[in-house]
Amino acid sequence: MSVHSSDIKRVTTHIIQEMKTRGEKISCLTAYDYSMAGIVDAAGVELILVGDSASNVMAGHETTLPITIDQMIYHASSVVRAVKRALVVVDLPFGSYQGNSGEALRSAIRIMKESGAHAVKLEGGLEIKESVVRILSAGVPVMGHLGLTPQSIYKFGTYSVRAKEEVEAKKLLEDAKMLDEIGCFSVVLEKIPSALTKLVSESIAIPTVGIGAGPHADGQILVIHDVLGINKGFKPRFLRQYANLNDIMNEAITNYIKDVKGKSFPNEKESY
Ligand SMILES: Nc1nc(=O)c2c([nH]1)NC[C@@H]1CN(c3ccc(C(=O)N[C@@H](CCC(=O)O)C(=O)O)cc3)CN21
Ligand SMILES: CC(C)C(=O)C(=O)O
Ligand SMILES: [Mg+2]
Repeated sequence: MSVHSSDIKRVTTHIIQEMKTRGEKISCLTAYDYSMAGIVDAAGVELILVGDSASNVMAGHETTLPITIDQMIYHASSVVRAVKRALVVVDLPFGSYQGNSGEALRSAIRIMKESGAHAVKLEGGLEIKESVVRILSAGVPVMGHLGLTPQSIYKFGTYSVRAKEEVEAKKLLEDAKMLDEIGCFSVVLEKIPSALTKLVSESIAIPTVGIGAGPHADGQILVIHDVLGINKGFKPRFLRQYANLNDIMNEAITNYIKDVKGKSFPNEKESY
């Protein structure tokens, strides 16, 4: 009998890693609230990320920088209450770990203790090695994040493809190897050339999870609101939109307004 991830009651970091060994791709999506997380979990993704993209998607900020650790805990605890099966990973927000490894550990512990999530994600390589080591020492699973790291957008100025040049590609590969060696359970690769994703994925034991990183990553992740077509503005070429909920929601709300104005809602059956 072959083992498939759909047979599993609760996804662990161990199972995520084992999927790479078995060659089963890891499906991941974001969620930021109870209602959406319940839907995403019931559909059967292995991993749900409470991303700091909540800063864009939920709060309307231009970047991920403004979201606070308290706001991340609010989103994460809501997601955790809905999720029965998926592994729940939470982004450490900008400013909650870059100062020093003590600050990083305190932030990770707050997120784990106050949200009930299963793991944290941090952006960066060698620069944050000490912090990652310290969080791992506390028994908290860590997911890395390399390539396009939106928390350092002002260092780069654009959301263009990363690591196209030899020097950056070499650093990214070294960072990925380092994250593997120190004990991260997986690593996100964002917006990098497909060939580099292939090289990195073949060079490390832990699974890579790609977004705009091509087909060779061991798993894929997208922002749920992008996948469902809820926010119309964001359409980078790596995005495949699986529904047009914006139009469906607009039609439903338009019909509701029409019924209220036309006095057909509520009718007798809908009244007491
Ligand atoms: N809704 C949403 N989806 C995401 O995937 C996402 C967020 N928000 N917020 C945080 C980060 C930021 N991410 C981004 C942001 C922009 C591009 C991007 O490709 N932008 C332009 C190209 C910019 C350029 O080339 O200079 C595009 O083509 O849309 C990709 C990932 C991914 N994350
Ligand atoms: C896009 C994913 C990887 C992320 O970090 C986020 O949603 O914040
Ligand atoms: Mg993020």
